[in-house]
Order: sequence, then C-alpha cells, then structure tokens
Amino acid sequence: MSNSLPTTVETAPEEPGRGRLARQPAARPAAVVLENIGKRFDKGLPVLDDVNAVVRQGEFVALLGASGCGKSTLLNIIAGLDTPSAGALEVPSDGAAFMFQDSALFPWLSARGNIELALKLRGMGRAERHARASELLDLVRLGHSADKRPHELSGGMRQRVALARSLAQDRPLLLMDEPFAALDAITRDLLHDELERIWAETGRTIIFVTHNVREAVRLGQRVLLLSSRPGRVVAQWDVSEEHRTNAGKAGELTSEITGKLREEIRRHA
Ligand SMILES: Nc1ncnc2c1ncn2[C@@H]1O[C@H](COP(=O)(O)OP(=O)(O)OP(=O)(O)O)[C@@H](O)[C@H]1O
Repeated sequence: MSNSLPTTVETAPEEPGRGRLARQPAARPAAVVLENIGKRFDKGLPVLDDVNAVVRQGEFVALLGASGCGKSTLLNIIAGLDTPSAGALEVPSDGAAFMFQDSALFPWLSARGNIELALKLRGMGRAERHARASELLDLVRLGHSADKRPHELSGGMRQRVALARSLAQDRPLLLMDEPFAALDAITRDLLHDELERIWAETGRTIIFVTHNVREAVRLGQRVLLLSSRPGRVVAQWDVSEEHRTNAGKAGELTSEITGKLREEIRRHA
C-alpha cells in the first residue's frame, strides 16, 4: 500500500485479453490523467480537493470511498458531465460510456431495442445495427432474451443489457458507478465473472466506483481509496495474481483496505 498520496498514481496495467494478471512490462499510454482536481458546488465546502491519478489504457481501476466522499462527482467530471473547479484532466477524445446503479433502460423497448438505439445514435445502419446488437447480446449472454422488455427481465439481466448498451457506444473508457450495488450477492458474483471476461475480451479501460471492498479487490487491478470530504486519493493497492488465486491473501488485502476505509470514515465522522 502507498498512503503518501496525493502524488500521481501510476502502475503498468496488465494485458487485457491475455489473462487478467498477465503483467505488461512496459507501461501503456495514459487513458485518464487527473491533476490536482478540485470541486466545490456553489459556495459550499470542497467535495474534491487535489485529486491526482493516472489510469492507463486497458486498466481496470476500482475507486473506493465512504458515502458522500465525491466518487460520483469525480466520475461525472471524467465523463465531462460536470466541470472541475480546479485542476486539469486528460480524457480520451472520443469520450466515455457510463453505466449506473439503475439500468435506466427505456421500458417500451426490448433488450435488443435498447442496444440498437445506442447504435442508431452512432449513425449505424439498420442491418449493421441488428448484427452488432446480436453480438453484444451474446457477449452479455442474453441472446435468448433479446425480445424481452425490461419489466420481463431480472435485475441482473437488466444490468447486463445496460452493460451491452454501454459497450454499444464503442468508447474506449467505461465508467461504472456502483452498477451491481442493487443486486443480490449471488447475481453480483456472476456479474463479476462476466464483467471480468468482457473486460478481457474488449480491452476497455474501466473505472469502477463501489462502496464494497470485496468487490473492489475482486475486480480491480488497482484499488484507489478516496478520503472522506474533501475527497482525495489517500491510498492505493495493486491487486496481484496471488490475491486472485489465493482466497486467504485476498481476504488479508480486503481486511487491510477495510481498516483504512474505516479509519477514513472515523476521521470525518
Ligand atoms: N449537483 C450538486 N450540487 C450540490 N452538491 C452536490 C451535487 N452533487 C453532489 N453534491 C454533493 O457532493 C458530495 C459528494 O457526492 P457524490 O455523489 O459525488 O458522493 P459519492 O461518494 O458518490 O456518494 P455515494 O457513495 O453515497 O453515492 C455530497 O455531499 C453531495 O451532496
């Protein structure tokens, strides 16, 4: 762990598509650079202060922090949905796809229709849309439910459609704001496996916001911890092959991060 931040956080990512933890000797180019990012709404207290981080192309970063510490605000800034009050950032020129806790599907459209709409907004023609939507439905293992509407799908299935719709936007950066928080533990575990597979297959850069330390360790190659108000990167951990293959080691890391998170929550209670 390093807790001498804020300094710029950099690690070489692993190679997507070649196993989650196949380390890359050479660092990839940065996908997202955050430099001294600050955010204050109106005349209120700062929500974010001096946030520094670099996320490399193809990297999977979990962003962890107490409720209200500014995780969603930071994601909104990276997505270009909000502007920072201080600092500078670099993001991919073709923007980011966003996935939220609520699937936010159009209820009158089928699973296929929701995905095809995202493709249509990209200007894709009808035949190509149909073919691409079929591929994406297969990728999230929903080929058999293509014609169902959201109310006919379970919560986990709706999030799969939302994930396919995010991928339909074909952006290299995927921002996920607690996408599985409302799901039961078993469904969440299944979706963790699916997301890891899809990340490896698509090579997306993913920033995944969560409150859940176990989820952060399960998915992230790197876990960043934001302090409570003002939010700032106060610690980071690399999740190694050993953590992945050895449940005891993963448990130790989860306990260590939980301890640090509790410390942050207490400090601001
Ligand atoms: N548009 C806004 N105007 C004023 N205050 C805001 C706005 N958006 C967020 N905030 C405040 O900024 C703080 C951080 O909110 P944010 O949603 O980013 O936290 P979070 O870490 O994502 O929380 P949670 O984990 O509970 O979702 C909160 O105190 C919130 O009330």
